[in-house]
Amino acid sequence: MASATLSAAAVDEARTGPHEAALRTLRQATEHLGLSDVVRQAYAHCKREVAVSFPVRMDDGSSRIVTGYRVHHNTALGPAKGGIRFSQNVDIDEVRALSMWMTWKCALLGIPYGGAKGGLAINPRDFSKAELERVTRRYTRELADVFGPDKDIPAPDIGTDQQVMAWILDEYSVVAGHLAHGVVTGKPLELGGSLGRALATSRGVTEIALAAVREELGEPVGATAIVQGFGKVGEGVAQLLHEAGVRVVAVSDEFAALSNVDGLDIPALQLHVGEHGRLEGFAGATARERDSVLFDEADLLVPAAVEGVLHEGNAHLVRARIVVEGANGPTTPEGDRVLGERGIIVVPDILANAGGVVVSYFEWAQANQGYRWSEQVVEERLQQRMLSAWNRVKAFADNEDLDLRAAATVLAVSEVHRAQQLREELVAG
Ligand SMILES: NC(=O)C1=CN([C@@H]2O[C@H](COP(=O)(O)OP(=O)(O)OC[C@H]3O[C@@H](n4cnc5c(N)ncnc54)[C@H](OP(=O)(O)O)[C@@H]3O)[C@@H](O)[C@H]2O)C=CC1
Ligand SMILES: O=C(O)CCC(=O)C(=O)O
Repeated sequence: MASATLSAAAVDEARTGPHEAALRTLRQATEHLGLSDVVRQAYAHCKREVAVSFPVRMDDGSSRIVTGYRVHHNTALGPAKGGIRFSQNVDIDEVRALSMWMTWKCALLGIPYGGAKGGLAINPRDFSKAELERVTRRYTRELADVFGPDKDIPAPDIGTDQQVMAWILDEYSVVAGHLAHGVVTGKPLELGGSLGRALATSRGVTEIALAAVREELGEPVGATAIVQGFGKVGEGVAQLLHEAGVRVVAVSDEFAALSNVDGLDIPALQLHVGEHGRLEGFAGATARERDSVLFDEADLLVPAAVEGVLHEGNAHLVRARIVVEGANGPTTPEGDRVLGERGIIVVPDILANAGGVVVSYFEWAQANQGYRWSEQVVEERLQQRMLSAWNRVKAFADNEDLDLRAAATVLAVSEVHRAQQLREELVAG
């Protein structure tokens, strides 16, 4: 059996930062479009980067210094949009990459937003609810000039949720002097959130995964899937694939992995996670070493956790036929190359996981209209946007002989560049 041990070179490669990965894809896209080096450089840089550092009072009376960021990559198409992540791994390199991917994602889906991302370098598990509230409110105050319904609209990401969005909404509204519903998305329904937002990213990933299976392998009922990550995105993907008749044969979270070749009982697993907060201890499955399930045989592999999990050191072990990126940046450029050479199709993040920002846009539009859409309307409009983006990217990839990531990025960069040129011409030389 192949070994998952990494060579020294592969370990180095696996550490290729997400920003470097984003820059390489950008270079490929600008070269394909014949854009000048000045233009490439314009999109390689972020428009605005804010770093903040502040003390937070802990429940025991001590203080901790917390560091965070908010980055706007490009705002040619509209206000900066993107999630806020609370994770120990947050650094400026990661946030830059994530903000650039937001620019391309919004452009690809035809949403009038630019790209942003933010985060705090904390492990939210180390903080009580009251401490998290103080951290979030202080971060919001530090960025009160940066955020705004027409300027920069945060949303949930790793380690954040609707409650964090509610605190941002409240703190921002206090500073602004009025209730600003449009300043965040992914907020609770009671505060103007949208029906369908909680499952939107997972629903979009599932639509794209089913479309990819239909295109490449045939009818999805009875197909098999592995889902990495069982958080806001991964759990919903497992649920919706299961509901669509796909056998989810393995799942993992930060601490454990579970598999069952006959298909996991996802509703029972959801009840278990609801009760215990983690996958560990679920009875109806085999407990596995966490990352080993990535290399099980399946039709679909959906990495829906963190960056860089598929890389040069392990991509040769993947036995899935289609990888659908629920997470942002789960595949490094070298991992991508290895998967491509092996004929494994990779559906890129900026297409596959765009359902979240699509429904965030619907939420923002509803807040601005002061009128709530039904869940059915939200879901139909989401499905229509996702499938039309999938068809567009697939046709372009086939016509231009590009892989799906290159095709999606070329389409997105050309969209942004057209707007950028109309607003402010970028001249080479
Ligand atoms: N939320 C959204 O709307 C969107 C999210 N995304 C992207 O999707 C990804 C997941 O985000 P989201 O679901 O919101 O985040 P959550 O914090 O809700 O969930 C993250 C999940 O990943 C698990 N995890 C962390 N590290 C690993 C690991 N090494 N192996 C396996 N599982 C791991 C966590 O496990 P544990 O709970 O045990 O720590 C948790 O189950 C991120 O890349 C995010 O940027 C993209 C578009 C929109
Ligand atoms: O819903 C949003 O606005 C942003 C979601 C996000 O951060 C992402 O798509 O990576």
